Amino acid sequence: MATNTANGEHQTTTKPPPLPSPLRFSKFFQSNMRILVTGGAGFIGSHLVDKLMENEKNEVIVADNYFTGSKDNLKKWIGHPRFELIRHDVTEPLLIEVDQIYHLACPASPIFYKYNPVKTIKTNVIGTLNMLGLAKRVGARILLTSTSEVYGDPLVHPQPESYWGNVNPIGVRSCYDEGKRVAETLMFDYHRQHGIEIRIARIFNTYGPRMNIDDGRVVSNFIAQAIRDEPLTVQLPGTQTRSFCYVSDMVDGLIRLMEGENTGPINIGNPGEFTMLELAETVKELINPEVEIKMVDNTPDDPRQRKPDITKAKELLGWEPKIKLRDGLPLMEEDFRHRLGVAKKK
Ligand SMILES: NC(=O)c1ccc[n+]([C@@H]2O[C@H](COP(=O)([O-])OP(=O)(O)OC[C@H]3O[C@@H](n4cnc5c(N)ncnc54)[C@H](O)[C@@H]3O)[C@@H](O)[C@H]2O)c1
Ligand SMILES: O=c1ccn([C@@H]2O[C@H](COP(=O)(O)OP(=O)(O)O[C@H]3OC[C@@H](O)[C@H](O)[C@H]3O)[C@@H](O)[C@H]2O)c(=O)[nH]1
Repeated sequence: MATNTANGEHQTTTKPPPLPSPLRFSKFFQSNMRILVTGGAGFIGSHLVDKLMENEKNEVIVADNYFTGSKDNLKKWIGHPRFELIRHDVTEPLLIEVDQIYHLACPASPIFYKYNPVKTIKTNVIGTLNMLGLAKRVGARILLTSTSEVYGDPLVHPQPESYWGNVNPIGVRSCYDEGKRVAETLMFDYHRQHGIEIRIARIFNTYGPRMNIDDGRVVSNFIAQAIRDEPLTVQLPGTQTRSFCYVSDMVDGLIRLMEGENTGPINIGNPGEFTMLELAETVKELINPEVEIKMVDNTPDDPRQRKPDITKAKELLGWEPKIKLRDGLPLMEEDFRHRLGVAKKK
């Protein structure tokens, strides 16, 4: 039975998890682990699929509506006997037999989640309800990719999982911030009420190859701008901080959480904290020393600081990030140059 230490108290449920299909108990049935990845055509999801497919005991099913993801991210698996790709919007129920659910379906870039806020909160609330209903029906373990945004504009720094956050309930980011908070609430309510095996990851800013080049997030923006010889657009005040985790470290953390015995929530991120000006200077130094840095306006409710306390990830998952920002950025530059067809200047 999974245990959790949410907010410092033990909230282990007394309810047993629902039984999976009787076929799973057949001593002759050599089954694969059937894993659903919602949002698997996206940035983190497609890297997660790559890692899961390395294990020949895994069958992976991706459900994605391609709002921000792309089949291109999964092209090497399409047609593989252990892989299936379904065009599906998680705001509609999904009836399939699976053993694990990695629930990543949600636009992550603020530009995209603010584009249709009602759809974003539907995806987070109704989408998570549908996935929890599926988990209950088939007896699957379910992992939610929550976010550091549940801490809002944090007044506690760095952020431990016991911090309840400082979130605007009616702002332009609330569709995402509050949507993810409700998703976490639903996860714990299904855990306590129905014994569902849940895992909650609070993901901090993640970067790497396959990010949408023009999705508006800071690392993808700065790298694309540096490659295109465009000014790096630092949004005011420029002293706000973020902590950046390379995607392969993130995927390793998610799998350890799913395979472990702790419900979370557990922060998964790199505690290396930088201001946006420091990030711009690093991109300039590593990718294009000639590029300008330009200060531009910011958007409402932008958090002023963010840094994960990863004590729980270290102690409960035996996980910590390995790739430093200065080592990860060139890997992302290589991917962007390839996709943009812009070679590095000699
Ligand atoms: N990348 C980060 O820095 C970061 C940080 C914190 C949390 N997260 C979370 O991790 C998950 C993946 O993020 P990402 O960076 O890969 O983003 P992404 O936008 O690349 O991937 C999200 C995927 O979900 C799909 N999707 C969106 N709405 C859907 C819906 N209603 N039905 C089905 N599919 C839908 C998109 O098409 C896309 O493939 C998200 O839940 C996000 O909130 C990401
Ligand atoms: O071009 C840019 C873009 C962004 N920024 C700044 O960079 C910082 C990070 O902004 P991003 O849009 O990359 O990402 P955010 O930190 O707002 O959200 C990110 O982390 C939390 C996750 O849940 C979200 O999915 C992810 O997008 C902000 O302070 C923003 O103002 C710039 O300075 N220039």
